[in-house]
Amino acid sequence: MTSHQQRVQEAVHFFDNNDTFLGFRKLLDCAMDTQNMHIYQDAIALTDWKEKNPKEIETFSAKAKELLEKIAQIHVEPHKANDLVLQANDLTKSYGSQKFSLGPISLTLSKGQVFGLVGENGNGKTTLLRILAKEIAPTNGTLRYQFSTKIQSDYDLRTKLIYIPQRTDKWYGSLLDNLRFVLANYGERPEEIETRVLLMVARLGLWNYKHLKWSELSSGYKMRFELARTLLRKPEILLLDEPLANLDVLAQQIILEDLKAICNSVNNPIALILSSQQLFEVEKISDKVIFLKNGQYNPLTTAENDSEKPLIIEIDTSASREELLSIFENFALTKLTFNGGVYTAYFNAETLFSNAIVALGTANIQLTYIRDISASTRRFFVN
Ligand SMILES: Nc1ncnc2c1ncn2[C@@H]1O[C@H](COP(=O)(O)OP(=O)(O)OP(=O)(O)O)[C@@H](O)[C@H]1O
Repeated sequence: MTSHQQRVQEAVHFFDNNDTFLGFRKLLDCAMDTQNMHIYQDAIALTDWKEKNPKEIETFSAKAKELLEKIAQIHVEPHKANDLVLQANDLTKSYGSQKFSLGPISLTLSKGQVFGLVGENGNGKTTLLRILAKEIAPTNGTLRYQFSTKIQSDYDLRTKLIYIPQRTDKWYGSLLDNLRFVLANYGERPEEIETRVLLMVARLGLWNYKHLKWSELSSGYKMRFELARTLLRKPEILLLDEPLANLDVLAQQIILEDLKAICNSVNNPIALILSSQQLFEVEKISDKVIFLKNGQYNPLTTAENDSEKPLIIEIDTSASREELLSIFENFALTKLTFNGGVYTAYFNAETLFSNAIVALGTANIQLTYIRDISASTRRFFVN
């Protein structure tokens, strides 16, 4: 089975389990990968039908699965794996007389990879993104890009390497007209412009907003519009500064999942770095988390497996410190801290999370939340 067929299978599976919302977004990803205008038109027609018949879930599911069968028949040539696009060596940056200094930072980024850039306010996230985007020059260090086609002008570079800042400019006219304009300017075949734009609108959840103007969109939808506008130009590196700002938790999760899926396209993968203060959400979808503190870099792979690492658990409970100490009496508990909201318990590396859960469950205390943060970037924030 090819990787394209596997992605199609996943989408079918979501429909089989009645997760139609997610399944449909996966269907649109697979449709997009085909680059086949008949499939695009079918997916657009299905989006329109779904919006007009929101209650007919069974019929919608059947129609979606029928289209997925068609999509699976189309050959999608996979992009070559580990395609390195960016290599940064010993980047540093200082601003005149300011105390702040960034780096040295070295990193390599390949297509399809997602890096999360986390840190509290003023720790250098925007500075790093702007250096990587070639918006500002580093004080020291080197940057190398390797795009699929030769870069002959600044315009070429701005198509392949796209930076979306926290605050974006106002635009005029409708969302749809603005997207049509992007592709018209970009030299896309006129007969394909409408189809490509409408599929992107569908994929980014903008279908019911396509006739709205800038002032009529919420900030979350303005960000989605910026993404649509950017993705139509098929970037190879995408740098997003705080795309989650102003979004509620559910909307954050959805946009992150969407970004991950879009960047993992079978034939057109994108390298993505996004900055955020939402650690849990970002590390869930990141291949690597870059943690910046006072401009200093701490690389962490989320799959990191260090047997020496202590077990660290966050616990939200109405139980007292004494009760918790007594529950963990026979555990190798090295530290128990309270930040006024949640407790953080530190155990030696041999302690199993499952044993801690059993002890808390057996004690029958009120618990609203428990999380193993041993491998999470969050552990750097709780100290
Ligand atoms: N153009 C500039 N001139 C002088 N100092 C700057 C400039 N841009 C940023 N700084 C300083 O560099 C430091 C890092 O800022 P930066 O915006 O990169 O951090 P950040 O992690 O993105 O923060 P935030 O989340 O608040 O945007 C801050 O102390 C900031 O005041």
